[in-house]
Amino acid sequence: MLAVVPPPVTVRVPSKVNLHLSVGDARADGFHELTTIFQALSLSDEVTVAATEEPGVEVYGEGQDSVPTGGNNLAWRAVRALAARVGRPEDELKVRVVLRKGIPVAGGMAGGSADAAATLVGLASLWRLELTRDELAEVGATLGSDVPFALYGGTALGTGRGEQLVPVLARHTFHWVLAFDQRGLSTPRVFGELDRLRSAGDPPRVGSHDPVVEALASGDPRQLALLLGNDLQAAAVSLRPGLRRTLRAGVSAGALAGTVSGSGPTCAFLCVDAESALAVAAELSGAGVCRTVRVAHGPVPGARMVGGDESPRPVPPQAHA
Ligand SMILES: C[C@@](CO)(OP(=O)(O)O)[C@H](O)COP(=O)(O)OP(=O)(O)OC[C@H]1O[C@@H](n2ccc(N)nc2=O)[C@H](O)[C@@H]1O
Ligand SMILES: Nc1ncnc2c1ncn2[C@@H]1O[C@H](COP(=O)(O)OP(=O)(O)O)[C@@H](O)[C@H]1O
Repeated sequence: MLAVVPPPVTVRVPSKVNLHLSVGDARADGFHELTTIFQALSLSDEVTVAATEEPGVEVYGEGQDSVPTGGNNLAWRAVRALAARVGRPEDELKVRVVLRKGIPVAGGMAGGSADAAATLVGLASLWRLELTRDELAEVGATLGSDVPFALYGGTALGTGRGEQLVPVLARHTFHWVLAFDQRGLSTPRVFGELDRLRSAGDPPRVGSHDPVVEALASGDPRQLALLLGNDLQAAAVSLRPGLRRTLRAGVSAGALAGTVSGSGPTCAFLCVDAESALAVAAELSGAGVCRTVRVAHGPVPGARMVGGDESPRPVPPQAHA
């Protein structure tokens, strides 16, 4: 009799930008209370999970050399967390995870969280688990604050440490230009810098998120552009002063407004339409203020399988000896 090995599963998963990010005080567990509005963007990673006799993680693409391939990789942590959730023993984790990265590493666009979310979706299919997206999000929240959002995508209001989500209506598609910096920024370091700036003075804070919700419902990028705001921006700029120049250059190139995404250092520029985004991207890439420029649109759906219409392929028994 032939053993049946399930075919590999490939999942595409979006990046995110924070349209609004209000940071409260540090909690006893070291996390800060957040109110944020996430939007999932078409800039994405692709993650393939496959049954194998040689478990591990492979990384290709954007920033591949700065992504760990061992037990610290968020995708591998997702494998272990899902196995624990469904009671699979650790020594039976015969899974290979291949990451094709388009999302900048340590860029404030939740690339590691995206890979964890994609791995959960891919493995749930590979192992034929009957878990809902809400159940996967519960597992995901133990891995990182941004993982649940990468599972749902769209546009959402996040509270708590960003893991408690409510969908937000966004009419039409918004068009973005993303400026990647030379190097990443560490998220805990940026939160620490904000604490330091706040203890030394009182940096301005973003207001209520209500007007942002209204602008999203109107679908008018000009209205939304006036409201982009991020409490972490001052901290990211304090650690990486060159970002000031990048933000100015995007607006000079014709964007409606720019913001640091999450903890940075990626800068996200909102444009009036797709054509304008291409023109802004072309001008910004010649301005010498960043490493790479990409265009993207949002909102897009969360982690979802691509292809996946193959049926399980039989393999000779010795492959599983
Ligand atoms: C800042 C945000 C905004 O969306 O995005 P990124 O810039 O990382 O993409 C997120 O809150 C990041 O989420 P994520 O990258 O998943 O962070 P986690 O792994 O949960 O936390 C990493 C570290 O960041 C700090 N942290 C994170 C979230 C939070 N609400 N308060 C914090 O103080 C803590 O020091 C924590 O140990
Ligand atoms: N699959 C992964 N992809 C990217 N980074 C990862 C991954 N797994 C672990 N990391 C680590 O997580 C850190 C944060 O990466 P990332 O999620 O891309 O950034 P951010 O938190 O700024 O959105 C990186 O510096 C890297 O060392």
